[in-house]
Amino acid sequence: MSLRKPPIPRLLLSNVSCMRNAQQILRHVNVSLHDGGALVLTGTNGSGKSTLLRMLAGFSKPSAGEILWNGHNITESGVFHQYKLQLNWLSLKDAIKEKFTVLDNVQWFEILEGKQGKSIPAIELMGLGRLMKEKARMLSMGQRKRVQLARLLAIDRPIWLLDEPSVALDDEGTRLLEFIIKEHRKKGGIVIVATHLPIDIQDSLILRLPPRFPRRMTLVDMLDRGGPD
Ligand SMILES: Nc1ncnc2c1ncn2[C@@H]1O[C@H](COP(=O)(O)OP(=O)(O)OP(=O)(O)O)[C@@H](O)[C@H]1O
Repeated sequence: MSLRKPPIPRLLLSNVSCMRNAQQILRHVNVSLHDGGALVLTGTNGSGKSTLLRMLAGFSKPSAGEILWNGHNITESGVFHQYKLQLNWLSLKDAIKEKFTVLDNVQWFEILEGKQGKSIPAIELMGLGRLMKEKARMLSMGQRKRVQLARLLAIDRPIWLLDEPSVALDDEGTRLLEFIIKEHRKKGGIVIVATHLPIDIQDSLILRLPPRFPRRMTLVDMLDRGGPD
């Protein structure tokens, strides 16, 4: 009888912990993701969502534990060189050049990838077709977010790391975001999202990071109780 070994997870976080300034930010995080998988990170402000995403992007290293890609530790330089080519990073800093047009802002990234032909359909899908030739400085916050999402599609890398991707998006924009995540996963892509806002990502793992500090009475609590004692 031959027993087939289960496939290695594409991404594995094994007992990942993080210390910053002698403070524990993340403790023993364990997550396993296969192709087509999704992970939603939630938690209060300061609970470590962005910290975890930044470690997944290789911007910083875990203080303990490992992040494995195809079974290899991403902090090893030879591995990281290949791993970083898999990543598509979206953060609140949008890296949009004000003087460039919407099209140039997307196409530039596509050209750097040595790819072509995806920018225009991506911009149109994001509802920015009419603004294609406008300078980015004309854009609203939500439109800028849509440019970032068009970039994700144009660059077309397998692992998406999305920090608060729906901030500034209207309902239609959020539905579009959910749609492109679903389509990306259908192709085997992996999506990891840190968010405070509700987002519909089916069959995703949800990791709620614990608050880092004991909860003190907030202004809202005081108002509920009719004022401070
Ligand atoms: N380089 C650093 N040095 C020291 N502390 C840091 C560093 N980076 C982050 N922190 C601290 O780590 C904690 C987690 O920050 P992080 O940005 O990951 O939280 P978050 O869950 O993304 O929060 P938010 O919901 O507010 O975006 C915070 O208390 C922050 O001050």
